[in-house]
Amino acid sequence: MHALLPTTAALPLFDVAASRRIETHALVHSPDLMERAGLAVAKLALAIRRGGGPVWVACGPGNNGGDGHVAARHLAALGLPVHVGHDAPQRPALVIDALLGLGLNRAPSTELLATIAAMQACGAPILAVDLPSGLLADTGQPAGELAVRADHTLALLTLKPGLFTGEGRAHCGRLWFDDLGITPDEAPTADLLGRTPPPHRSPTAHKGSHGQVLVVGGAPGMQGAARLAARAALACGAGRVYMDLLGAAAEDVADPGQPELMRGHLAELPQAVGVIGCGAGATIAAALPELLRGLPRLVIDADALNAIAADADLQDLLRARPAGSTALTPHPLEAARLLGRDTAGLQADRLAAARELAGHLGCTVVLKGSGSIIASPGERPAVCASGGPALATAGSGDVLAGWLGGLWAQQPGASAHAIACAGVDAHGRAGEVDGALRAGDLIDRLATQR
Ligand SMILES: NC(=O)C1=CN([C@@H]2O[C@H](COP(=O)(O)OP(=O)(O)OC[C@H]3O[C@@H](n4cnc5c(N)ncnc54)[C@H](OP(=O)(O)O)[C@@H]3O)[C@@H](O)[C@H]2O)[C@@H](O)CC1
Ligand SMILES: Nc1ncnc2c1ncn2[C@@H]1O[C@H](COP(=O)(O)OP(=O)(O)O)[C@@H](O)[C@H]1O
Repeated sequence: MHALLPTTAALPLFDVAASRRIETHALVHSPDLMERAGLAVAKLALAIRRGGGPVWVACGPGNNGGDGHVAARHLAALGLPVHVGHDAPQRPALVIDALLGLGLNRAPSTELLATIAAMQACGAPILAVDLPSGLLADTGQPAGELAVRADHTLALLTLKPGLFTGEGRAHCGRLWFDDLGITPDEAPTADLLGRTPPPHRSPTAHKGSHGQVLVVGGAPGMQGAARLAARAALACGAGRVYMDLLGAAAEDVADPGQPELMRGHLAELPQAVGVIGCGAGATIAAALPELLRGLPRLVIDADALNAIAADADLQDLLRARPAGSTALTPHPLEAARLLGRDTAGLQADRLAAARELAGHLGCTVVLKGSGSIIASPGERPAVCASGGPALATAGSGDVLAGWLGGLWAQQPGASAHAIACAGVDAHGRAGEVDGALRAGDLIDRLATQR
C-alpha cells in the first residue's frame, strides 16, 4: 500500500469490466483477496484515525462491505473500539466507508443516502474502501444525488478512471493504492499520465534547431489570450515564435512586454506549428480553411473550435489532415458544441466523450477540466491526475495551447498524442499551488519546473 499522487510514472487504469476480469482471474490463484483487502484497510485506518473514539465501519451488501467486515475484525483484534452498522456511534475516531464500491449500478437507495449523510455529518475523517460510495468507477460521477466525500480513499486491486476525472478528485481526498499483490493480466483501459522529460537540447543547437510556432488569434480586445499562448511557446523553448494578430495594424508590435515575439503570417511560415484560436473571436473562421490546409502541425483552441463546430466544411478539412498532425484542446462546453451535445451529458462520461470526439474528427482531443482526458484515434486514452483549482483562471488554457505548440516545435517527429500527454501533465504540475495563480505566473512555473 502506498500514497499515490503525485506520480512520476505512468500508471494503468482499469474500468469496471476490466477490473472484474482481473479479479476473477486473480481469485483462481489467490482466493484470499478480500482478506488482503481488509487487512490493508485496517492498516491505513490505524494510521489515520483521529482520537480514541470508536472506528465506525459502515458495510454494504456486497464485497465492498465484505472488505469492511474484514477490516473491522482486524481492528477489533487489536483492541480498538469498533462499531459496525449504519447508525453513527458517539464521537467516532474514523469512518470506514465500505457501503458500495465497484458494484454500484444505480442511484443509492434512500437508506444508503441516509447513511452517507450521517457519515458526512459525524465530523470524523472518512476512509473510503476502493471508491467513495455512490461514485461511479468508470466516470467519476455520482450515480445519485449524493456520493461520499472522503478524506482518504484506498483503491484496491486496480486504479479506476473515475478516481481521477469528473467529480472523482473532489470525492476521493488523499488517494492510496494497494494492488493486493496482483499484476493485471490485460491491457489497461487508459493510462494515468506520468512525467515526461523535457525535449533534448543539443550543445550545438541554434535557434533554427528548435522550430517555429505561429500563434493565430488575438482579435481586438482579446490580444492577451494570444500573447499568453505565444509567451508560453517561447518559455517552452521554441526557437522562434510569431504572432498573426487578427485585425491588428501591420506596424503594431507583437507583444510590447515580450520583445522576443515577432509578427508573422502563414505565407512566410509554412513549416511552423500553428497554435490557432486563442482570443480569436469570430474572425478566425475566414482564416481557418487556409490554416487547416497549410500548416503541418496544429494545436486548435477556443474560438477556432467554436468556428469548426458551426461549419461542416471545416470539419471535413480537419478530417482530411494527416493522422497525428492535429490536437484540439476544448474545455467541456467547446467539446459539447463540437459533438452537438449538452455539457452535462458530455461531462457524465468524459472518457467516452473524448474518445468519441477524437474518432468523429480524426484528431487528438484534450478534453480539459479536472482530470483532463487525452484521446486520439488508435491510441489508448490518457487521464491527467495533475493540476487543481488554481488553474481555474482566465488564460490558463491559452498557456496550455502555447506550451503544446512550443513542445511540438522542438519535437517535429512526435505525434499530437505524445505532445498532448507531455504538455498536459507539465501544465497540471505547474498549476498545483495553494490559492490563486495568474496565467502569466503559470508560464514562469512551467519554465522553471523543467
Ligand atoms: N471479490 C474479492 O475478493 C474482492 C473484492 N473487492 C471489493 O469488492 C468490491 C466489489 O464488490 P461487489 O462486486 O460485491 O460490489 P459492491 O460494490 O459491494 O456492491 C454490490 C452490492 O451493492 C448493491 N448495490 C449496487 N448499487 C446499489 C445502490 N445504488 N443502492 C443500493 N445497493 C446497491 C448490489 O445489489 P444488487 O445490484 O445485486 O441488487 C450488491 O448487493 C470492490 O469495490 C472492492 O471493495 C476488492 O477488495 C478485491 C477483492
Ligand atoms: N479544477 C481544475 N483542476 C485541474 N485543472 C483545471 C481545473 N480547472 C481548470 N483546469 C485547467 O485549466 C485550463 C483552463 O482552460 P480554459 O477553460 O480553456 O481557460 P481559458 O480559456 O481561460 O484559457 C485547462 O487546462 C483545464 O484543464
